[in-house]
Amino acid sequence: MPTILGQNQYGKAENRVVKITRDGATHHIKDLNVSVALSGDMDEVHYSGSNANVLPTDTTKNTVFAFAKEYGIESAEQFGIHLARHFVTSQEPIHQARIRIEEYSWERIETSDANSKFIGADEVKHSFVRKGQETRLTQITYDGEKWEVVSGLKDLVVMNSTNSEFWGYVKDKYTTLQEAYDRILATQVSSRWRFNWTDDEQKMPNWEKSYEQTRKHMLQAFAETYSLSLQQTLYQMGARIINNRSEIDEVRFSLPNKHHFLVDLEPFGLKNDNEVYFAADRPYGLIEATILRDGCEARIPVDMTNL
Ligand SMILES: O=c1[nH]c(=O)c2[nH]c(=O)[nH]c2[nH]1
Repeated sequence: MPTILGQNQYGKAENRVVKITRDGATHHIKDLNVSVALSGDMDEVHYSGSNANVLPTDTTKNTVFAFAKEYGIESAEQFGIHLARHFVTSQEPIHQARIRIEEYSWERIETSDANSKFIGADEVKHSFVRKGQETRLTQITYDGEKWEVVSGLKDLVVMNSTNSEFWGYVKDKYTTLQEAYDRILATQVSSRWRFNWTDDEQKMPNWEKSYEQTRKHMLQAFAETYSLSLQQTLYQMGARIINNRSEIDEVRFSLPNKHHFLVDLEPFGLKNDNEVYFAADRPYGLIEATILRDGCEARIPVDMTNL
């Protein structure tokens, strides 16, 4: 045969599952976008069209919804682990499952004082507003023996309105950038972190707490670093996570530098005293790096946008 089949995988992508847990009148929402990718003994379906080893993608979709009911959704990671284990252990031809999940968070809507007296509560227990902030992400990979859990977030937009400088850089004949001693530093954080948990038998991290704490350390490092470059801030954000979260060995960031340029107001006879900026959307500097626990291997792909 002049051709052979290379890497392949299949499954149902972007299953949008919303699970409401009703604790009396108080409701809880988990809102996920779950993508299933399976691989294993799939040569024949490609070569001859025999579907004997193929669990339909439609079944993988149904499994996502059935598991939401049967096991609930404690965390995206826990849910993904359940699914990955199910596909690999219940189907002989399937050797690896990769589950990717995006999670959208919802916040309770606070009620007005007058109404809370009326309903006897501080907040409505079943009304939510979707958080305009980040999307939480996770990817679970299971080959029947070892687990790899990489979680993260995207679209977390942050800004420091001072405590950022950029100067002392290389200047060649094309350099026009003015040195900045007090600039805005803003970025839209995309980050992935790899857990060192690999084995079913060991104790699993508390996924919900781990996410909250990792996000907190990341944001605190952004706020508390007096920045001489976005690269330095990035490193501090990653180092803070590695130093405080023993369950994480590797963190990767992709940080667009959302440039804010001072507007020249001289033509209008006005002085711009670091007050009025043009927020450019493109082009943007793109600063990317991995921060590792000393002695650990880098496994998060350099181009992590699809992860
Ligand atoms: O924080 C920065 N890092 C750079 O590498 C860079 N390059 C640039 O033009 N502005 C900035 N800012």
